[in-house]
Amino acid sequence: MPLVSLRDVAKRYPSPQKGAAPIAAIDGVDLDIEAGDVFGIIGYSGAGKSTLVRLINALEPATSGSIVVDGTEVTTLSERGLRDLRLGIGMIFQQFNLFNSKSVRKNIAYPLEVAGLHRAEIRTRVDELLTFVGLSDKADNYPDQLSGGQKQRVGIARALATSPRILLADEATSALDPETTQEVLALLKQVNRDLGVTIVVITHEMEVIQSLATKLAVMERGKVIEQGDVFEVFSDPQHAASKRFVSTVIKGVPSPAELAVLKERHVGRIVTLSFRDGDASQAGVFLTLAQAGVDFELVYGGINDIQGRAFGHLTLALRGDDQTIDGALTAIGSQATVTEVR
Ligand SMILES: Nc1ncnc2c1ncn2[C@@H]1O[C@H](COP(=O)(O)OP(=O)(O)OP(=O)(O)O)[C@@H](O)[C@H]1O
Repeated sequence: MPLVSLRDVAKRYPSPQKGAAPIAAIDGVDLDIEAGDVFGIIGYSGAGKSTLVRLINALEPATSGSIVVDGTEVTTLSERGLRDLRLGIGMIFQQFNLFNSKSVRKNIAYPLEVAGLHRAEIRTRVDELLTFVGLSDKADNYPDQLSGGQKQRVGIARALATSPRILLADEATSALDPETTQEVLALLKQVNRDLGVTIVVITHEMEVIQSLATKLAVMERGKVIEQGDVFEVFSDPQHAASKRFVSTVIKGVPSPAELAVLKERHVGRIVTLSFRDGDASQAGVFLTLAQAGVDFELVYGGINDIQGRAFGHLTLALRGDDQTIDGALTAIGSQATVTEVR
């Protein structure tokens, strides 16, 4: 059974304009997040990502549909049940949301104090968490004395204090520079791998999905328009918006403008071949072309690695008679996806 399961979930807000139709922030979403996943949710601003997170941790009620978290139907929970549910879900935020008047130790201790643990237990647990996030030497510092990356480490320690099964990260690295982002992502990977915590990452940055997530859902206007394994979606995105996101991180796919330039600059038919690991070898493709007597030139390309699996896109200019080229492309078509620029 998935750890988080949404079925036909909708969330509508009243429109600010009197008499206008309500805003469908979430519109018929089905989503399954398995225990142990690092599940990325990507979409442009206003797509509904933050609303989805607020529904999963029941900070707001859904308008309709079913939301099951860790075996419990969230939409019918009492206040007491909601409090218990939220104890099992940690959250980290873009702006860290730390208490500036409390020390690092006190910030991390806060959820444990709320949960009513004894002082000695709290001390032991906080020490453990400080070691885990690598901030033991900063225990008595205040948030203002920390870098952005250190603040987010405190945020992560605080979110993990009550040993939640799920960690929701809402744009958790968006306020950090690229190097610090990588450090925080590495820590989140450790949280997933070493502590077995399921992580839901909300982001508008494809780099975050690429380096952290194992699954992803792409959102647009309140709907999930595509979801699946990160490798599958990155190597063969189906929807226009997914293609745009993927193109921000994936090497080797020429943009329409670049294709126009290639077509002008090179004689012959311009064809992009897309491979995934196991599908085909480049050598096999080149051999097929050579054996058919098609003259070819590599004009654009790149190989990508997603979690140890490779896929690539090669754009070739092909010269020869059309029938011979068509025959060679049909043969290659069984090993790679062939897209021709007309
Ligand atoms: N409390 C609210 N009242 C009215 N409309 C809301 C409310 N919260 C969100 N919305 C609307 O719902 C839609 C989705 O918003 P949401 O914040 O979930 O998107 P998002 O993908 O998280 O965007 P961002 O990355 O900018 O935060 C938007 O049109 C937004 O204006």
